[in-house]
Amino acid sequence: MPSPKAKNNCGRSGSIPGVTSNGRYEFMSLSRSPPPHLLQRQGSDPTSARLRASESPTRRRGSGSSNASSSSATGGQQLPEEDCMRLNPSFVGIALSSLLAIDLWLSKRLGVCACEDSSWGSIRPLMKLVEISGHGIPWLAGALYCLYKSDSAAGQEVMLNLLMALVMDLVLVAVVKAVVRRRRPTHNRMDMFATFSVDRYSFPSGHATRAAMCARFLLAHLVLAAPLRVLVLLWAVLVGFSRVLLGRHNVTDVVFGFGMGYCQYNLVEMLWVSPLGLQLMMGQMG
Ligand SMILES: CC(C)=CCC/C(C)=C/COP(=O)(O)O
Repeated sequence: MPSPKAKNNCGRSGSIPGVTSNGRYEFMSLSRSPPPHLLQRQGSDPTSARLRASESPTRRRGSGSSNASSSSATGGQQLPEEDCMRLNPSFVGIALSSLLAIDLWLSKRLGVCACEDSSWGSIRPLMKLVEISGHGIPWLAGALYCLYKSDSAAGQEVMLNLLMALVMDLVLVAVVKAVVRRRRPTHNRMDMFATFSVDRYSFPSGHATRAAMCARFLLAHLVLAAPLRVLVLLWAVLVGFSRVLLGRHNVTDVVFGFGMGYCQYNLVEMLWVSPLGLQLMMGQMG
């Protein structure tokens, strides 16, 4: 016997059963209006009227009176295969809510440097140093400085592309934050320096996207010695961890941020500006 929730989902997500004039069940799509004979029956049939009255307000608001006939018609019977497959979204929903609940719980437990009197509050200054190492301003300033100081065409090319990658990262993160609008954890103290207004939102972590993208950039173009490559990777991981320990982000913000930063580097490679391309661009502008 399907659970009330399952029946509800089946009804909401597609076809709804009704009883035809010859007494057989028929299915119709929610996107189409029910035939008039069914509308009339829903209004007059005392059983379906009783079921409608016992519906929860949410269900009544969400799916209209047609769901009442869904409950009465399926009652105890096996649902057609097509409708059973539509139960899946509710499981996906439950899985997602569980993941979010675990995320909130874990992030709160890991926010051990969220303030000075937290359990690991003594290492908060160290974590804030790590935070600064992944902040946009030192990275933009560093790339600009190296671009200015570089005397080889190859060096200038790499620095110019790093600069563009950093700007693109800021824009993409701002767009996703503005769309998703997930609030920062309640235990976060908003004492970060130089933030944009979208930085009151936490999904995804801008530090994590930058750390992942810059780490890939450094490994591909600048850092060749094996011990330094390990250090770059450790730094990126530490930046991610520090976001959760400081209470700035939930775990999922950082995990998504790492994934997004990793993919952003692919975009940087695709849009790579070569000296020739730059000359052509300059020529077209001049
Ligand atoms: C002002 C500039 C150039 C960058 C802002 C960098 C910043 C504060 C990002 C927020 O990072 P999280 O999303 O990880 O908290």
